[in-house]
Amino acid sequence: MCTTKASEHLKFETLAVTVPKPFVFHVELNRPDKLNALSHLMWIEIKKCFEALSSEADCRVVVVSAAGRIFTAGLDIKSATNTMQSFAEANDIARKAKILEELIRLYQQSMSSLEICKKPVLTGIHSACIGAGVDLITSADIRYCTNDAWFQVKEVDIGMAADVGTLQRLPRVIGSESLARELCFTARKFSADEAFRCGLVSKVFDDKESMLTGLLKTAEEIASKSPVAVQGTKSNIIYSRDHTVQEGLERMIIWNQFMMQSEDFVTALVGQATKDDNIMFSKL
Ligand SMILES: CC/C=C\C=C\CC(=O)SCCNC(=O)CCNC(=O)[C@H](O)C(C)(C)COP(=O)(O)OP(=O)(O)OC[C@H]1O[C@@H](n2cnc3c(N)ncnc32)[C@H](O)[C@@H]1OP(=O)(O)O
Repeated sequence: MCTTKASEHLKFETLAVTVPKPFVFHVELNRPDKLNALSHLMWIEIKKCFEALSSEADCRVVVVSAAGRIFTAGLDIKSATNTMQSFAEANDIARKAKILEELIRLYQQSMSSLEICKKPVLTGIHSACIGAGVDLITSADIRYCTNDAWFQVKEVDIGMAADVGTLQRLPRVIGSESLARELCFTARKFSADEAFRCGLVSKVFDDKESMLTGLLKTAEEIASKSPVAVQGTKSNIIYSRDHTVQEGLERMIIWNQFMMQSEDFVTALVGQATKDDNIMFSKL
């Protein structure tokens, strides 16, 4: 694979960003010695990374995977203890609450940055995906995993209600309130097979290598399409999830009043009519 390094503004301590294919960016969770547990810096860097990729014209699709033996062990418990130092030092409930409010908001923004990113985000999960890992992947557009993957909405086991996305997104992603609530109340581990059957992941691979190949194949296919069409599709799928059918339809009219005037519409239409597989689209 001919991978190139991403530019300077996409250099991070906890993430490795590369460009394995034209218009395809690969973000790797990169704290393998800490089992990719999310430290305070990692929460911040995830937000910065996806905000940057959202407006990066050379990026049309993002693939997320993880280095090392597991996808992620969730919240870095040691780092969280240090981050909570100022909380421990505040001696008033209002001051303590303000510290927690700002922290939770920042961590929510970090997880939501995958969903807010204009480009489709594809995730590949191998081995364990625990706690905050489920928040992260449910904010993505497409999820694949290896057959040794397992998942756990672990938060109740550490005495808290999940607060950065899982409770809001998991029921919608799997389409079963009953199963989502069971997984969230019990914190039981569930397998790749169950994740596939309930729709949390859409493909299961024998190993990490074949999963990455599969992710890149899908990413390349998406990257070959009109970025106007793909980004418009992502924006409107998410809008429609959170609104009535009629509100979604009304937004589509406004959206396509403008976007069907784009050069991409004519280029794609002519490409389809002439069976030309090599049509190119300008950067967006
Ligand atoms: C505002 C709040 C926002 C978000 C909140 C999110 C909540 C969560 O994410 S809840 C989930 C928290 N995570 C966990 O409870 C996982 C704990 N870890 C494990 O269960 C296991 O380590 C394992 C991931 C299943 C892997 O097991 P194993 O292969 O046996 O390795 P270990 O020997 O247990 O661990 C190796 C090494 O990693 C350290 N480590 C593991 N998990 C974490 C973690 N979450 N945070 C920090 N460090 C972690 C572990 O301590 C070991 O370190 P050594 O220095 O080698 O001892």
